Amino acid sequence: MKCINKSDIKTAWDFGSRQLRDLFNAASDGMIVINEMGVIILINIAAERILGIPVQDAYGQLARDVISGSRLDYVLETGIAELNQKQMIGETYIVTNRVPLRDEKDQIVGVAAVFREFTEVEQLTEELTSRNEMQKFLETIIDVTQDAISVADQEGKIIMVNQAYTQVIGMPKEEVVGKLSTVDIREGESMHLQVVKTLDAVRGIPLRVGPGNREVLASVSPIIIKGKLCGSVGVVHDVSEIKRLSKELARTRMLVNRSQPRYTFETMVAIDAAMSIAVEQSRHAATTPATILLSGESGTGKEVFAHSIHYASYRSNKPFVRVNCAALPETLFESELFGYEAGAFSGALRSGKKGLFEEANGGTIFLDEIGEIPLMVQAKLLRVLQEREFTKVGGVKARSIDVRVIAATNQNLDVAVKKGSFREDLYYRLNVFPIVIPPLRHRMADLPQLIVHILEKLNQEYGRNVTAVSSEAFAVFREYLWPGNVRELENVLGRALINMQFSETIILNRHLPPFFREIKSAHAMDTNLIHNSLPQMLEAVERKIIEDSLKKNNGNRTQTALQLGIAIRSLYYKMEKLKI
Ligand SMILES: Nc1ncnc2c1ncn2[C@@H]1O[C@H](COP(=O)(O)OP(=O)(O)OP(=O)(O)O)[C@@H](O)[C@H]1O
Repeated sequence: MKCINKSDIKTAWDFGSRQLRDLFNAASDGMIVINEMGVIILINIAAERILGIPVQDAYGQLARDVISGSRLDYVLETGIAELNQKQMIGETYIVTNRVPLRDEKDQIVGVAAVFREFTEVEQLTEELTSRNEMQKFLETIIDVTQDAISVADQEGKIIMVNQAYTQVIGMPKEEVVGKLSTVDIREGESMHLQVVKTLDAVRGIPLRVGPGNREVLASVSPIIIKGKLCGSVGVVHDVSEIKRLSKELARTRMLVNRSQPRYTFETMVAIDAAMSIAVEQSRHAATTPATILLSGESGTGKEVFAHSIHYASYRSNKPFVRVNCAALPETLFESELFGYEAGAFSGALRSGKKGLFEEANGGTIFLDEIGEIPLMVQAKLLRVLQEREFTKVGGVKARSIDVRVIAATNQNLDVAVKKGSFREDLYYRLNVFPIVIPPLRHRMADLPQLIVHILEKLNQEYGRNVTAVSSEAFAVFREYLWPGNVRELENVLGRALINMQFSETIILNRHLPPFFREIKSAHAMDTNLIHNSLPQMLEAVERKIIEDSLKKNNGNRTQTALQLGIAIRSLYYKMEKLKI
């Protein structure tokens, strides 16, 4: 340290009054002034406190010797003020202004620094601002990802969801953020709540969410920072989308690997006498080349029959092509079924396109929901059935084809013929070998075996080990009229699985979906109804269930649809149909 004789140095106090000194010392900001040689000539008490340098020791010392990292000399040299600078002095973080002092001739005669500690509050404010920026940054990233993400705090309250998430659940952000994570769950348990309790991540848990009762698989992990639980982050996958894709994949596989049967008579459940008749007829029909018309309510297993017939026929090594006539847009019907020639219409492929009949050549084509086929296409189909030939769209050349047609319908085609929406000649051509598949309520002897069969399938799908239905729950199954047949049975069992803990293996009453549990009381209705036709009885039951639920929910339709486990659109449709 360079020693300067203190008596040679004039401190600022030598130029000012005692009052001026008191004033400086009363200031809460630290103040230091150096002269043109870099020697400290003023240092107040606040500076002593902030920098931890005793005032008396500092006077007469070179600033750079006393204050490590001081930039006062630099300002002295450059004459450029430094304002609002953050700086570490020893262990202290300060914000400082350094300004050169000039005399009347504009010569630099010293530098003054005024500084204060950069307090925790200020640091926090600064951190918070950058944290907010970081949060915005992360939110933007999360928002553009396709995965549906939700983040909850350590109490299981939702603090962030992205756009994909709101789309899957069908609820706006505002209805979810800030609420407990059970807010969007319709069936199943909140995995956020479970994970913040157990701290164990979970994967692929089936749940139903949002007003549309969407089926999703949820995976949630705890967020642990420095050993402390901060919350949890979850991703949900829309199962309906996964199901659609796997169906699509299965269809593609079927087309590629045509000898792989999905359903056969051997795996089909058919214990009930009503069902055995249909199976016997089908086994027989399989051995003939005849066109087959399967009729039965929706979900009775028409596709199961069509597959089984195909795989029991001599065509089993050839393609099986399913066409859902209700799903094909009217404008594309003809070209999808029969294909088109090159340049048949604008937007057509240059090479032309094979139709589904050609795809099925040598095998079987399954025309599901045949009642939906447009009249214009019906004439062309009739020609295939009669002449075994067809013409592509935009073509003139007749092509011969060898395809067995299995058609299916859940409508009464007699009525459609009378109404004029279905050609009579086509109806007779299709109706060569009619097979009626009984609805589930008429083959209750199949129920136990069907439950076992479906549970095996669901256990595999969901990685569960549910083995049976309790006798109490089974009684509800038996009483129910099953308007949706085997597909509905699958749906009810699937939803029961969602409501079960992993350790539970038996389906109890409380696991059943709410609409289903209440069915018992709905059935205890007017016994006079039994004298009506089946559709009338079904309508009456449906009306009663909807009316009761509406009453219970004070006419709130969204709530009613939720309780009944149907989409709101479907509720409106039913109310209109049933004139409620
Ligand atoms: N006898 C059965 N044995 C085992 N599973 C069956 C049986 N019948 C139907 N199923 C199951 O029920 C569901 C519905 O069957 P399917 O799709 O064949 O019905 P569908 O009558 O063709 O329905 P839709 O008229 O709505 O097209 C399928 O998942 C199928 O696996």
